[in-house]
Amino acid sequence: MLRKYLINVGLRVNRQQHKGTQRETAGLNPASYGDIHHRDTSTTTTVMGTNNKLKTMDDLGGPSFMTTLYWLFVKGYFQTTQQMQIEHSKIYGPLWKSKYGPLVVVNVASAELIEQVLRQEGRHPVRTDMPHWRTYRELRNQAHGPLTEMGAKWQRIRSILNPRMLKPKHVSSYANTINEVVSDFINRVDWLRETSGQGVMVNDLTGELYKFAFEGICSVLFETRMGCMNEVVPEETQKFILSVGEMFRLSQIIVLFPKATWPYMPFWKRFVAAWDHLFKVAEELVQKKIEDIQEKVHLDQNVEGAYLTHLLLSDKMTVTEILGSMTELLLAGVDTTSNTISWSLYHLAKEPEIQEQLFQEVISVCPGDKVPTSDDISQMPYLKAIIRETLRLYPVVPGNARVTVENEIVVGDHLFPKQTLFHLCHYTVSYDENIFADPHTFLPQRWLRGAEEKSKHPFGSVPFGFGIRACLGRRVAELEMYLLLSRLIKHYEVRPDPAGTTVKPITRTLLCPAKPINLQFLDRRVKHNEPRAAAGGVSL
Ligand code: HEM
Repeated sequence: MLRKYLINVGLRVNRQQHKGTQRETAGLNPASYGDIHHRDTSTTTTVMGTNNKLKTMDDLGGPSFMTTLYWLFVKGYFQTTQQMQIEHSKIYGPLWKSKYGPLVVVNVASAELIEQVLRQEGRHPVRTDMPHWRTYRELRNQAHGPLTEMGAKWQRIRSILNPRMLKPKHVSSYANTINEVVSDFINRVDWLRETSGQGVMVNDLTGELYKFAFEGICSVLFETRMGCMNEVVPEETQKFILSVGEMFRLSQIIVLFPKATWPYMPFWKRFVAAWDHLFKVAEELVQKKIEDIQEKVHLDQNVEGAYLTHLLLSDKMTVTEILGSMTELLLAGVDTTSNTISWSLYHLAKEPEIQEQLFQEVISVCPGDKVPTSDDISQMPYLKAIIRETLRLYPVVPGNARVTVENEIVVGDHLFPKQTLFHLCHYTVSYDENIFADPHTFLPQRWLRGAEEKSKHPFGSVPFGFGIRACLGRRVAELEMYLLLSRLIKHYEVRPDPAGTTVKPITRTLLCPAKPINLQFLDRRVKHNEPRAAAGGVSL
C-alpha cells in the first residue's frame, strides 16, 4: 500500500494534482475540542421575537471611508487599529459600520453580540474571503490550506488535519519533542546572556522566541530540526521568520486597495516574494520527508512519524494539498505563540509576586531536575491562568471576522443580509470593565476555578476563536507555551529591562510588541545579592 502510494504520487509536488481531488474522509467535530460548547441559540432568536421592528444596515452609524482614512493616517491609528476599535466603540456603541472603499464592515464590540454572530456562523464558517492570500495561490497555482480554503473543501481539509493537531492523546505525544526544543532554547538564553547581555540580559526576546516557535512547530509538524537554536541561525530559516512578518505587515496595506491595482503596486511584489519564500521552505521540507520515506521503503525499514509522515502515508491529500496546508500551519505557528510568551514574561518581570507564585507551583509539581510533562502541566492551573490572562490583554488576533454566507442573520436589533462581513472586536471586549474588573491589570487569578469573571461571559475572551473554524493549532500552541514558560521560570528569575522601557502592542494583522522586549534572566541556581533575591538562590 505504502509503496503503491509512493509510486502513485510520483514523489514530486505536482501543482495540478490537487484540483478535483475530493475524497471522503472520517469526519471529526472540532467544536468538541473548544472550551465553549454550543448552547441553545435561542438568545439570538429571542432578540428577534421581542423586537418586531428590526433595523437594517442603513440604520447603523459609523465612520465614512474618508473618516476612517483620517483616523488611520492623520490621527495615526494605522499601526494601532486595536485601539481604534476601542475609540470607535466609545463613539458609535457596540455595533457600527465602517467603509473601506467599496467594502462595508460591520463592527461588533460586545461579548453578547459577538456570541450572536458566532452562533449563527453556519455549516462552513468563513472568516473573510482573504482575496490577497487567495490571489497569491491562484497566481502560483498552489493549493489552499485551512486558513484560506472555504466551504466543503475547507471542511474536508480540517477533517484530515484535525485529529493529530487537536486530539489530546496525539498532542501530548509531542511533549518530548517540544521539551528538546525548550532545552535548546534555555541553552541559547544562557549563550545570549554571556555573549551579548553582560551575563544577564536577553535583548529582543520576541525575536528569539520567533526562532523558538519556528523550531518548535517544525519539529512537531515536519519531524525535523531547523537549527534555529544554534549560535548562528541558518539564513533560510531567518528569512522564513522575516517573511512571515513581512507578509502579515503587507497584508494590512494591500487590502486597502482594489484588487485590480495590486499588480502595479511595489508592495504587491514584496508580498508575493514573501509568500514564495514561505512555500519554498515548506516545499523543501515536504520533499525531504518524501525522500526519507522513500529511502526507508527501499531499505525495508519501518516508516514512523507523527504529523507529516502520517499525512503523506494516509493517502487522503495530494502532495500539493499537503504543501498548501503545511505552509499555512507553519506560518500560523511562528508569531502567535512567540508574541504571547513575550508578553507573559514581560508581565512576570514586572510583577514579582505573580512570578514567585508561578515558580512555587512549578517546583511543587516538578521538584529537582524533573522536566514537566503534559501530565504535570495539567496540575499547574496558575501557569494556565497566566497564559489565559496574557491572551486576554494581548489577543494575538485582536479582531477576528465572519462572513455570513448561508443566511441573513439578526444581531442585536438589526437584520443583516447574506454576505455581511462582521469584524469581531475581541480586543475591545477584552478590556470591557463590565466583564473584567480592573481590565487593564494583569490578574491571572481571575481565570482560576471559582473566580467571578470566569462565569461572567463565555465570549469575553475567546483568543483561539470559536466553533468548527476555531484555531487548528490551539492544543499544540498551548502545550508549547506551557512547557516553555514553566521551564524558563524554573531556571530563571526574570526581571525588567533596567532601562525601564515600556512596550505597547501594535497590530500587524496580528497583535505584537511595538518595540523589542529586553529582559534580565537571572539564573536561579546562582545566589544573587540584589534586594529581590527571594526567588534566587533556590537549588533546583
Ligand atoms: C497563542 C497561539 C495562538 C493563538 C492565540 C491563535 C489564535 C487563532 C485564532 C483566533 C484563529 C481564528 C479562529 C476563528 O476564526 O474562529 C486561528 C486560526 C488558525 N490557527 Fe491559530 N492561534 C495560535 C497558534 C496557532 C498555531 C501554533 C498554529 C499551527 C500549528 C495555528 C494554526 C491555525 C490555523 C491553521 C488556523 C485557521 C483555522 C481555520 O480557518 O480552519 N494557530 N488561530
